[in-house]
Amino acid sequence: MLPRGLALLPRSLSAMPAPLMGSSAHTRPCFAVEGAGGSELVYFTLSRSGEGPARDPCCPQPSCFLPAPGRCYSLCVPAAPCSVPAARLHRRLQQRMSGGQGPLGRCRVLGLLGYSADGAQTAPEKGFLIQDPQGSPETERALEELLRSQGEPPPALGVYEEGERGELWQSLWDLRRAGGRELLRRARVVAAEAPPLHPAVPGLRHVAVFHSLEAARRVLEQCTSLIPEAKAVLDLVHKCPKHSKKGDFPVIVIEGLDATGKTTVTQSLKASLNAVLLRSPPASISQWRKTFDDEPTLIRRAFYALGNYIVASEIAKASTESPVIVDRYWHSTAAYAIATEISGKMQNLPSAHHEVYHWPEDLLKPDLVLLLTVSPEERIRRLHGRGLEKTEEETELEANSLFRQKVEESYKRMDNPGCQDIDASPAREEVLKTVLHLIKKHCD
Ligand SMILES: Nc1ncnc2c1ncn2[C@@H]1O[C@H](COP(=O)(O)OP(=O)(O)O)[C@@H](O)[C@H]1O
Ligand SMILES: Nc1ccn([C@H]2C[C@H](O)[C@@H](COP(=O)(O)OP(=O)(O)O)O2)c(=O)n1
Repeated sequence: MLPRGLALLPRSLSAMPAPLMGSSAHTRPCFAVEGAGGSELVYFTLSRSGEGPARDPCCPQPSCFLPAPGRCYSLCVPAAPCSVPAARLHRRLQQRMSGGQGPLGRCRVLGLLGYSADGAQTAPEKGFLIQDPQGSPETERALEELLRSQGEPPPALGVYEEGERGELWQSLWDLRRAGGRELLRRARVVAAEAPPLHPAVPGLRHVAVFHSLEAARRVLEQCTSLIPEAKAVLDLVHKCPKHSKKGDFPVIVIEGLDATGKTTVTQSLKASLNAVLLRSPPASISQWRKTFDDEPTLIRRAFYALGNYIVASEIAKASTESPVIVDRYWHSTAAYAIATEISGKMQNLPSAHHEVYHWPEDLLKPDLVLLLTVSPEERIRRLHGRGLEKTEEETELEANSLFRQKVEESYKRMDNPGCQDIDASPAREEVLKTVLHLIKKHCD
């Protein structure tokens, strides 16, 4: 029997019959599989005519989709831009599939992005490619059950099958009928060229890197009935004066990955400069951090973005009376968001000067931003030496040096104000001396 797989495809993309029927590759819905071949993404599109070479030399070969003798499943969540329900559905499915329970627990779950190749400035629809190495029919049943349990209408279900000549076909099934399924279409799966930009780049400003208070606020406003803490954050934002302005004293931000020495440096600076020390997220919302860290990235990033605006009002006030040191600010929010959304290799990051690296026009600008960097080995030594429990993301950073490199590179590409790189590997006193020297040079 031929190996076969399932795909749940984005309803909005799958509801684009005209482009699918046409021959222009530019208007077809396209998909990117994350993590299938190391740091490379695998791109494919759909052809209803069935045209294409019998065996495609690049993709998608059965080895990528269908682990012989196993089966492969995939699913995408239909999404309106910035849709909180879609983001939460994606997160729920992710948690259920990676929960390690039942037949789905045996599967390898990869990321799947559905996007339109016409260069539309929208975020991709997110999904998963699920490879079941044992090819057990229970996996298919468990997936169907999982989808049907997520409320109406369940996402469409596609089925990949290998054709007689070794080519791949995808059948799209509607699961809306209780207990049954209805075939919506069948299309050939063919290789697609890598788009000029990673599929997540065009939508970054809408779903991850918010460039205005309003954009972040719109996201949390959708959450108030689901997450009570969202209302509390919005209330605090509401109390902040609009367009906080900096006072006459210098405002210096210290950025860097965890354990690069930010706390050590900022506390020393506070003492040396007789400064006020602030941090983002600020104390007033940090008790809700865990709640938002457990939410999908859309909501999580909106929380941190609003935290920056709350800190801005604290900076405005404090900088009328003394120098202000800030431990993390907007650059952290943006750099982590970019590195999380942009899968694959370093070259997938938006290039330097891309608008995503620009400072938000409505956010109080610091005078100087210093980026502490240490070698990965030294950073791990410090993490372990500190003996603190690591956050989920930090554990990922340790496991995934590529991700860490992307965070650091994103920091370095930030514009106006840019981050000034500081080697924070030397002894504490040495690092402090360098930092004080730079501050003096900049502020004199
Ligand atoms: N220059 C340094 N040399 C050696 N250890 C350092 C240095 N700076 C900080 N550390 C230690 O590294 C760990 C992480 O530093 P910390 O300031 O907490 O980093 P962050 O705030 O960036 O997470 C702490 O145990 C700290 O004492
Ligand atoms: N201003 C900020 C501060 C942190 N974040 C996010 C980015 C990462 O997901 C985490 C990093 O915070 P973490 O707790 O690991 O860092 P520190 O302990 O403060 O060094 O928080 C943010 O988005 N914006």
